[in-house]
Amino acid sequence: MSPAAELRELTVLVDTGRWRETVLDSVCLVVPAGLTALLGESGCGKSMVAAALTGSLPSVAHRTGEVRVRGSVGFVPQSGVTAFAAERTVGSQLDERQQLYRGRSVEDACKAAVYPAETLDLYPHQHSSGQIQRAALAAALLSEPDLLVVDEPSASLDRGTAYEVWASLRAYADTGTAVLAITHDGTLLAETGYADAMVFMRDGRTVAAGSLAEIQTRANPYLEGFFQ
Ligand SMILES: Nc1ncnc2c1ncn2[C@@H]1O[C@H](COP(=O)(O)OP(=O)(O)OP(=O)(O)O)[C@@H](O)[C@H]1O
Repeated sequence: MSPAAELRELTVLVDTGRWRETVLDSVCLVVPAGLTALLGESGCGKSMVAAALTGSLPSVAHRTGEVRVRGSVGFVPQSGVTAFAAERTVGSQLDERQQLYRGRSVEDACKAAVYPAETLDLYPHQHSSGQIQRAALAAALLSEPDLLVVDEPSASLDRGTAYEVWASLRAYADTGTAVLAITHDGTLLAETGYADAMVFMRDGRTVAAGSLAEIQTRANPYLEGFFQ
């Protein structure tokens, strides 16, 4: 079966008029069914990869190369608050999306995203960053996308909740879908073994890819830094 998503020689040049930089440089990436983790130092282009896969590259970005996506795509942005309109409660927006997609129930999506039902009546800005990130995950899970792209799903969470969210992503991948999760948390991935594949980026390029076991056999200080 063809992969859920694929980038072939994707190059993205950002040109704002005052600033011009190649932020992705001939990136090749395959996202099959299962859980793929995308790691790399800050600013190396991980969110740009997410933007390319979700069709949301900024207007200042000029793209060459191929982006192939098979089926529907769900996206959980790095800042969960941007997944919601500001003036309505999270609960009303989840209800609205549920009626639109008629996929899983709001209750089920919230449970899978480890989002507490007690905060459904709050407006997006009244949530903590960890809460709104999980609400955004619940929103994305409602449509049961074939490809789920999640940007830093556990960055604002305590350790225990981070494990729960990653377990949910693992469970979603186990339903036969593809999950691409951007993260800095190599230690959690090493402890849990949740990722089927790990892809590492540096300076706009992919520099390594493989299973956890394959990555950990490489004597490479850049890669080792993510597991300390
Ligand atoms: N909307 C945008 N317009 C112009 N440049 C952008 C935009 N978003 C990101 N960039 C630039 O693209 C480059 C890659 O940024 P990106 O957000 O993809 O990095 P990242 O690896 O996700 O970093 P982090 O781990 O800190 O989130 C950076 O130089 C950044 O300044």
